[in-house]
Amino acid sequence: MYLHGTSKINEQGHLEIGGCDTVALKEQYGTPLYIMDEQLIRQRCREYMDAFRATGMQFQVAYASKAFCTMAMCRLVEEEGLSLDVVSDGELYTAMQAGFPVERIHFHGNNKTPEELELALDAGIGCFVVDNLIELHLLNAIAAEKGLQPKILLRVTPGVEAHTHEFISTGQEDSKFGFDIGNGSAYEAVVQADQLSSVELLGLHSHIGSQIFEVDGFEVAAQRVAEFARQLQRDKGIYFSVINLGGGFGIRYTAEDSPLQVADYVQAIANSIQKNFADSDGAVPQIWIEPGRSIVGDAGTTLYTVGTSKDIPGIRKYVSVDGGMSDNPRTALYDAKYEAVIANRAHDDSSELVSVAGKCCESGDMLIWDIELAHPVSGDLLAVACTGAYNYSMASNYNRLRRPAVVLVSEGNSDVIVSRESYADLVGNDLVPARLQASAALRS
Ligand SMILES: Cc1ncc(COP(=O)(O)O)c(C=O)c1O
Ligand SMILES: N[C@@H](CCCC[NH3+])C(=O)O
Repeated sequence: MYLHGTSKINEQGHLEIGGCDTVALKEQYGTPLYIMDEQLIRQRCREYMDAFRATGMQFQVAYASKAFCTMAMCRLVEEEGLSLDVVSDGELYTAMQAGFPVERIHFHGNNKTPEELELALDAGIGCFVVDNLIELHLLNAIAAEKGLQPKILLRVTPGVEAHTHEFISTGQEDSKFGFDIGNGSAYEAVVQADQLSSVELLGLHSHIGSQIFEVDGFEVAAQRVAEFARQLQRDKGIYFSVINLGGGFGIRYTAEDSPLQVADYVQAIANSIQKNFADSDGAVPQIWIEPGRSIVGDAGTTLYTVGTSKDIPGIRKYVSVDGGMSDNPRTALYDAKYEAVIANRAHDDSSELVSVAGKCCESGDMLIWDIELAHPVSGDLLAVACTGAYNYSMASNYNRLRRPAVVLVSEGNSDVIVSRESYADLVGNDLVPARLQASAALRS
């Protein structure tokens, strides 16, 4: 397995992350366990910030909190000077509870409710990324009632298909997100937004997809957005001060993935904005981006305990662990690929081909199809790498499994940043109507 960040194999042959032996982490916190490498998260944040500073342009890097949203993560991102992108009242609430400066938060989403708009307005949100006309007019009306004028970007779909899984690509015309440039709806939205008195139109937003390895998709998106901006400048005298090119920068899950360095993505984006806006009358707009996966993805490792196995001769050997699609649904959803290693013992190169299954009552509950592992046996620890993004944040209680704890590790210290759910948590919101309580009492 590729060793990300501070991960290493120590003298006892155990996997160590952030100076913490994973065998000790299991003893202290149990499994399944999400382990987050603080140093690597900070490093990624700094790579983005430093790369943008080097361009000399005005910018904001907003961490897309959907990838991994907890109060401690919001604190880390705040300390590193990034902004934050949220898509729901829950993410906004988490950030506010963590004391994240609300003026550095951008609110996304294709169906923000009136209550969410109010919550964000009352809190003094930095910017709304408006997705559709219903939202635009609703926001304008609520803001007018409150005597406010929130800053907005309009989300446009530039008609770019990024080379990624179709369920995670969003910049093409047939998408539930945003105003399409090609069919004129983006033009109409800008004209309408410009006439509304209770919103302040800053610019445009485009997000073409996720887990993208090339820069050409971003370059084409920048070019189309710039052409569109020029058209509005020419026709209506409307000038945009912000262009947000979204997130989507890919990471290395397995050897098949070949992401660019953060600095290369940033440089390409900055160049294409500079190049495409060079001939506009106004100043070159600020660039905003929203990376999620590339900030936390490779900083996360999930630790499982191996339980049973089932060998079907000539077909496949299933090795089951104590988690599964409930803590990581990405394999089932996107056919995602992962690398893993036996973390609790030294081993040589001798291995066998197995498939790692979860414990949910679902045939599709697989974490890794076909991986060479060092003869896993019951009680072994299995570490799956690169689970920092869209794992904890997409976890569920399917089969009433309790969501795992999350620990943040750094320089030999480990801190729980999300407690393991308890049985009490599982039934905490359950209510039994009085008539059922009576019959239960009768039976007992
Ligand atoms: C609008 C928007 N911004 C940012 C992101 C973050 O993407 P990623 O985690 O791939 O960087 C997403 C998710 O794809 C998104 O939909
Ligand atoms: N959840 C997806 C990415 C979606 C990004 C949000 N638009 C994943 O795990 O890859």
